[in-house]
Amino acid sequence: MFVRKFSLRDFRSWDAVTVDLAPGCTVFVGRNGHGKTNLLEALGYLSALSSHRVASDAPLIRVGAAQAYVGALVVNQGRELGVDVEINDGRANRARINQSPTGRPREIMGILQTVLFAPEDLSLVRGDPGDRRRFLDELLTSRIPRMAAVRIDYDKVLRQRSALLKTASGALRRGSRSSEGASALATLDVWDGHLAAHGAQLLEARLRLVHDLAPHLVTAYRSLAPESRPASVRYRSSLGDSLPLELLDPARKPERDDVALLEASFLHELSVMRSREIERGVCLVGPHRDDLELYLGDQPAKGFASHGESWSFTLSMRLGAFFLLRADGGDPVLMLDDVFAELDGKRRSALAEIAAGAEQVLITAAVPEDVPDELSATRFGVAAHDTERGRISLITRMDGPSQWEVTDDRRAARDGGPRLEGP
Ligand SMILES: Nc1ncnc2c1ncn2[C@@H]1O[C@H](COP(=O)(O)OP(=O)(O)OP(=O)(O)O)[C@@H](O)[C@H]1O
Repeated sequence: MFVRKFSLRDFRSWDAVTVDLAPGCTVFVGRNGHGKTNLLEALGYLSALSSHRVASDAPLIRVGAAQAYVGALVVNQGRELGVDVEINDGRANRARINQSPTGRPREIMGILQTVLFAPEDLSLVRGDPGDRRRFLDELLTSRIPRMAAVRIDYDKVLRQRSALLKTASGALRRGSRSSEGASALATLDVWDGHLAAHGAQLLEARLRLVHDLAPHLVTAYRSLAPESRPASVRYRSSLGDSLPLELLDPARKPERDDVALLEASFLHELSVMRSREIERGVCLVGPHRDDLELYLGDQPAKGFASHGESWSFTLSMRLGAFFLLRADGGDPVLMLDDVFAELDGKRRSALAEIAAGAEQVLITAAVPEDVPDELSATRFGVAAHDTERGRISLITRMDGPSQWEVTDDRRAARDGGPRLEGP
């Protein structure tokens, strides 16, 4: 898969631009803060409908603009599809495939598959469980787009059940036998059932994912850091003793009736934890409390891994995702944001070798020397300029082949924005 062309309008520091790309390696070079990451973030958004840097859409819209636009022409096994999304502040986003509006934006997920590695990823090793859950769920959705709906349904039920627990807990604390508290308790059973049903589906999908991902991750770590202790991962579930331990073994092949077993375990753990949940007023059981544990040898990577080992581990998680999507028959665009400057010579070469095997790799670097020579690349310069429209990023072709055109689309922007002509 590769992006043949992409267009941005009013996305972060970008006013309006269209860039033609080719398969192989493309490097965006520019000084810190000039807009390189914004380009990769835009493509990542088109792929996952979320940013790797912010939880809400508002910061993605250029200051002073009402909406942002990201579009791309994606070539997958010779077939070209146009996909674009309009990001609106305070209103629903709108997406199109080949210029036809989709019912829901998430219908475009899966058309462009990307794997992005960015400096923020260090939080995968050092950060909270939420960062690792997000990693798993994003990969899950990239692999199986319908999992986005399962996740949304689970979150809805979780919010509803959490509100009930809070009400019941408040009533208990006040010592009142209010009708509100009593009705919250009475409906809890129903919501336990919904939570277990949706949660078991999500949990089964995550366990299957970890089983499939683990070998790729382990291999990627070994090739990046052959002298280090071996990397391994293990899913940690909040279902406690209610869950048969062997289900968490990444080496165990998931089975078809696991969902039913997980749902039964889920319901059992909810009954075990019921009084503690009511006491605390929070939902303590479910995939929203789980974690992906990372190990180097026998030690947890968090707290024990050196800076270099942490970088290698996070990179291996992303590369593992890349290899997994490829093994599934996909061919994601690999995006490496400012990564080479952090790696020693050996790890740079190992990564360059892996990157050279991808159909398309997009790399950002502050200086061209950061990118290994073996990635003979088309290069674009990115620089921000102060204009009457504010500080705007511009792109220029450097030493790449002359057929790849860059267009500054300011005129098109005035006429309604850059548009991909579609196939
Ligand atoms: N919504 C927005 N509107 C306008 N400008 C924005 C917006 N969001 C971010 N920017 C600007 O984008 C710039 C940062 O761009 P980006 O993160 O792509 O930099 P970079 O070239 O990757 O830098 P580094 O090499 O330091 O990672 C900053 O100058 C920031 O002010």
